[in-house]
Amino acid sequence: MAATFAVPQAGDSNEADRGGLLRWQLACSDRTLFSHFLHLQGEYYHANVATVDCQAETYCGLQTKSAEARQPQPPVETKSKPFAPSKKRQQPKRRRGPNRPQSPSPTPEPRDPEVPAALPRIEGMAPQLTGAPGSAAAAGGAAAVKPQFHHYHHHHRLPPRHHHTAPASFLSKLAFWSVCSLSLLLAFILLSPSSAPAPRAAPDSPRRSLHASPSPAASWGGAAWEKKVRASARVRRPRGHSVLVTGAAGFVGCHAAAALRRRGDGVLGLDNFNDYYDTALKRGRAALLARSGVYVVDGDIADSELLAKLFDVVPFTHVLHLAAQAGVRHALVDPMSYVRANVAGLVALLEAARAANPQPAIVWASSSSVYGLNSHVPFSEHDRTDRPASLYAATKKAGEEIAHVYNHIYGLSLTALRFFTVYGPWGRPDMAYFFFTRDILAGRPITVYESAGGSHQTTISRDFTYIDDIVKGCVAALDTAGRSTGSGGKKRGPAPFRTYNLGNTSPVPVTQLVDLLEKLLKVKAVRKVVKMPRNGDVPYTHANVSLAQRELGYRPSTDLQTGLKKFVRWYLEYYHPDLAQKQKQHAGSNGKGPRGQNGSSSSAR
Ligand SMILES: O=C(O)[C@H]1O[C@H](OP(=O)(O)OP(=O)(O)OC[C@H]2O[C@@H](n3ccc(=O)[nH]c3=O)[C@H](O)[C@@H]2O)[C@H](O)[C@@H](O)[C@H]1O
Repeated sequence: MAATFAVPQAGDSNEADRGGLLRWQLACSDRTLFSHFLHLQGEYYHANVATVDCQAETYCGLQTKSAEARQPQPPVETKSKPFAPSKKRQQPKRRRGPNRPQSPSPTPEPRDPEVPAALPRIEGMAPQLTGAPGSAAAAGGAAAVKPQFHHYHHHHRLPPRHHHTAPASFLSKLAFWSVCSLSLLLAFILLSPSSAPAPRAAPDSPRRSLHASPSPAASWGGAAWEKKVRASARVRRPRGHSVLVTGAAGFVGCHAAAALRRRGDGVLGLDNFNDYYDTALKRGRAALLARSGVYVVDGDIADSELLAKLFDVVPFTHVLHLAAQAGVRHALVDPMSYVRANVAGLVALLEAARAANPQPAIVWASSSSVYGLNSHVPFSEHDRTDRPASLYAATKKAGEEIAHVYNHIYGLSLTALRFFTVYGPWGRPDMAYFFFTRDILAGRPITVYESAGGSHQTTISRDFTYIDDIVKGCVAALDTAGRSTGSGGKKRGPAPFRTYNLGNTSPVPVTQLVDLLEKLLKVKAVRKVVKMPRNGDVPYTHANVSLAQRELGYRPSTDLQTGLKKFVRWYLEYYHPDLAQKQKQHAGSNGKGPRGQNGSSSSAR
C-alpha cells in the first residue's frame, strides 16, 4: 500500500485544513502494510499517549500537508537506536497538561527522548507507505518529521487536551485515534481492489461475468473419456457426418446437435458452460443431449491441447462452430470476452482444424449484426459489412475475414451463416423476447426502444427467425459443404468459402413482439418506451435469403406468432409449471385440448 497521510501543519496556508484532523490519501492498497498500521496503532495504545502521538502519525506515513512547499527547517537530530517497545513503555511519561508549554514556537521543539526510540521502524516503513518519491516521509522516516509538526500537532490540532486533566486528555486522544483508525480501516475496505464490488449486471439480468462454470466433468482425457467421445461421434447412417458441435450447450447448438443426432450423424458436443447466463439452463440442454446419446465435453475452444486431442480421437468430417460470445449490448460491459471467444477462440479452432487429418469442413455462426449501419434492405450477402455498430458485430466481421485466411492458406472449407435474431424454446435469457417474457410475468416494466429518429426507419424491427428454421439452414450448410483440401498443414487445392443469410425475411416491430407476448401470456406489459440508446443495437434487420434458398434449399416457414407460441409454452413449462398447467386446463375447457409438452419440432427433448 502506498498511503500518504497529510496532517495540518503550522506552516500551512490553508486555515481550513488546519482545522481538519487528518487528511489522507490511499494511492493503492496493501493488506500487509495496513496490518502494520494496525499493529502500530496497537503500540500506540500501549505507549504513553503524548509520547507516541507524533510517532504514530509518522508510522502511518503521516506527512505534513504541503510539506514540500514549506520553508526548510533546521534539521532535527534523531537517534537510531533500535525500537524496544517494552523499554519504551517503562520510560517516564512525557509532560503534558497545563504544565506543558502552550504557545507555538517558531523554533523547533527538541524531540522528546522517547520518540527516537521508534524511529528505526519508521524509517523502514515510511518509504513503503508513502511511496511518493521525494516526499518527506519517503526520503526517510524520522528526518521527515519536521519541527513544526510537533508544534502544530501539540498546540493547534488538539489544544483542548492541554486544559484537561491527564485521564481526560488520554481519553480524548484515545477517542481521536480510534476515529482515525476506524476511518482508515473503512477507507482501506472501500478502496481495496479485492474488496471493491466487482462490476455487476443489472438486477435480475441473466448476464454475469464470463467465467467457465466449475464442473466436476471439466477434466478430460483417459481411456473412459475417449471411449465416450468416440461413441458420441460414431456415425449411425450411411454417408452420415461425424460432427463436432462447439457451443453444444448453447441455444442453437443444442437444437442443431439434437437434429443431427436424430438423423444418425455422429455428434460430439463441446462447451465451456460459462456463466454469461444461467448455467443451469446450459446444463439442462446438455442433459437433454446426453439422453439422446450426445456427449458434451466440458472444455473451451481456446484450449488447443483439448482440440488437438479431440481431432486425434475422432476424424471429424465437419465442425459446426457455434461457440461464441453472443449479445450485442453486453459488449459494452465485457468487451474482452468478445475478443477472447469470437476472435482468439475462432483462431484456436481453425488452427486445430487445419492441422487435423483429415481436415474437417467448417460451418460457423456469423451474425446479421455484421450489416451494421448498412441501410440497403433487405440485407444481402453482397451488401457492405464494413460499418459494424457494436463490438460484437466487429468480432463477427473479424471472424469472417479470419475464416477467409484459413480458407486461402490452408484449404479449409468454410461456411459462415449470418443468423437473424434467433428465438425459440430453450432460448437465450439475454435476448429481449426472453427477458420481456420473464418481466411481463413478474409485473416488472420492460424497456422498449423506439427509433431515435433521423433515419428512414420509424420503428425498431427485427427479422425474428425461429430456431427450427435456423437448424434446417445449419444442417443444409453441413450437407452441402465441400471438402477441405489441405493436408499436412498445406493447401492442396481451392476449397469452398461461402456466406449465407439465415433469416425469416419478414421484419416485425419490437412493439408488435410485445403485443404478441401480452396475448400469449395473458398479461399486460408495463412498457417504458425510450429512444434507442447508442448501445450497439441497430434499428432494423431484414434478411434477403435468396442465396441460401438457391444453394441450401433454405425456406423459413415459422412466423413470429407461431414461433412465440411455442416459446411461451416451453417457458411456462420450464419456469412456471403450475401456470402452464392452468393454461392447459383453460385451453382444454375451451375445447382446444391439451398441447404437447414442447412446441418445437426440433426440440432438444
Ligand atoms: O441477429 C443477430 O445478429 C443478433 O441477434 C440478437 O441480437 P438482437 O437482434 O439485438 O436481439 P435482442 O437482443 O433480442 O433484441 C431484439 C430487439 O429488442 C430491442 N430491445 C432490446 C432490449 C431492450 O431492453 N429493449 C428493446 O427494445 C432491441 O433493440 C432489438 O431491436 C442476438 O442477441 C445477437 O447475439 C445476434 O445474434
